[in-house]
Amino acid sequence: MSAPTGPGQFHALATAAECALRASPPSTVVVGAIPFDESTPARLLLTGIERHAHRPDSRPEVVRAFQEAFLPRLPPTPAAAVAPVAKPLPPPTPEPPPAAYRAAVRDALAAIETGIVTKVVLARALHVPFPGSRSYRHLASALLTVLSCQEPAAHLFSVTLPRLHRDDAAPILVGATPETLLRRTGDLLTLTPLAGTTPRHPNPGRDRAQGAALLRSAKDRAEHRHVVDALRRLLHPVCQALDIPAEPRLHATSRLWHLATPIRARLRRPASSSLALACALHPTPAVCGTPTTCAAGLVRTLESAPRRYFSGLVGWMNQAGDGHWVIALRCGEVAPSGLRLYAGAGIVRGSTPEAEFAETEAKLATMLRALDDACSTTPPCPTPTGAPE
Ligand SMILES: C=C(O[C@@H]1C=C(C(=O)O)C=C[C@H]1O)C(=O)O
Repeated sequence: MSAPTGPGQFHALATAAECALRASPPSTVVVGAIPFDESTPARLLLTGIERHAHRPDSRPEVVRAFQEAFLPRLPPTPAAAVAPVAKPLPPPTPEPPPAAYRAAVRDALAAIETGIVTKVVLARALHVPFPGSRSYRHLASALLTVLSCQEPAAHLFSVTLPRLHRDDAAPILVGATPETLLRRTGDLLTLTPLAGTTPRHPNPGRDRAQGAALLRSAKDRAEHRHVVDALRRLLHPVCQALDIPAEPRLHATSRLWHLATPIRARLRRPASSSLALACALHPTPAVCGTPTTCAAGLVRTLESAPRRYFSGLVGWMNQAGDGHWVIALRCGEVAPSGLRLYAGAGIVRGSTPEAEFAETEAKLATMLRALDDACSTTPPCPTPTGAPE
C-alpha cells in the first residue's frame, strides 16, 4: 500500500489503508512504518493478524505479528554463522562528527533566541560497518531477540523497508521504543508522550536521585510541556473528554529516565481511525519541535542527512480503525553494508551542546549494547534485566 511521497502522503496513506481494510476479510490488519517526513516513502501492508495472534491488543502478539509479517521465517542460525567473527566490533562512524552536531545545537539555540521556535529536536546517526559474516537478516533477527530481553517494557519492531534502489536488498528497521504515540480502542484514546531525559545509574541510590533531579529540572519540564501542550491543542477538537495530568511522571527504560505524561481521551463520534489520528499528530514536538513547520525546517537544514524512518511511526490498525502506533526511537536500519543507528535530543532554552550530545550518546547506547550482544555467542538473557543493580 503506498501513496506518492511529498506533501499529502500521510493523509493519502491513511485514506488508502482505511479503504483497503474495508475491502478485506475481517481479520485483516494494516501494519508497517511511516517515515519522519513525507519525502520518504512509507511501508504499509495488509496482513491477517489472527493467523499469528489471537489477542491482537496484547504486546507480545502484536510484536509477533510484526515479525512474522516483515521478517521471512529464518532457519535456525548455524553455530558457525553466529561465531563472533567481528569482535570487537568495527568502530562506528558518527554522522555528523560530534563537533558538527554541537555546532548544530548552537545554531538551534540561536534560532530559539530569535523567537522563531521554542524547541527543536536534533538527531544524529552512527554508521556501524557490517560486523561479520552473518547475513544482515540474521543480524536483524538477533538484534530483535536481544532487545526483547534487554528492554522488556519496550515496544519492539522489525519492519522490512522499501529498497533504496531496485537492485538493493531491502533494509530492515529494528528497534525497541519506549514511546507510544497513540492507541485507539473504540472511542478510547491513550497516549504516552515522553520528553526530558537523563541516564540511569547502576547504584540504586544515585539512580533514584537522578530520576528525582529530572523530575525537578525546569529545563526538562519545559521541554516536556511543549509536547503536552501541542497534543492538548490538537486533541481538543476531536475529543469530548481529555484527561491530562498536570504533572509529568518518571518512565524508566533499562538505561534512561524520561518524563512521561499518560493521556486518556474519549473521541467524539464519528471517530477518526487510529492511523488518521496518528498522521494528524505526527511529528509531535517530542521528535520535531515547536512550532512544527518552523522546527521541521530547522531539522532539514541543521541535520546532516534525512532521518528516513527514525522518529517516524510503526504500528498496526484493524478494520474498526483501532490500533497502536509507536514512535520509532532506539532503533536502527540494518542493511548488507552495515547498520545506521539514530538518536535525537530536544533543544530548548537552557540546553547546552555538550549535554545534548551526551544525551544522544546515552540513547545510542541501547542499540550499541544490543548490537554487541547480538554479535556475541553468550545467551542474550543471562539474568533478568530492566532495572540496574
Ligand atoms: C529523539 C529521541 O527521543 C525523544 C526525545 C526525548 C528527549 O529529548 O528527552 C525523549 C524521548 C523521545 O520523545 C530519541 O530517543 O532519539
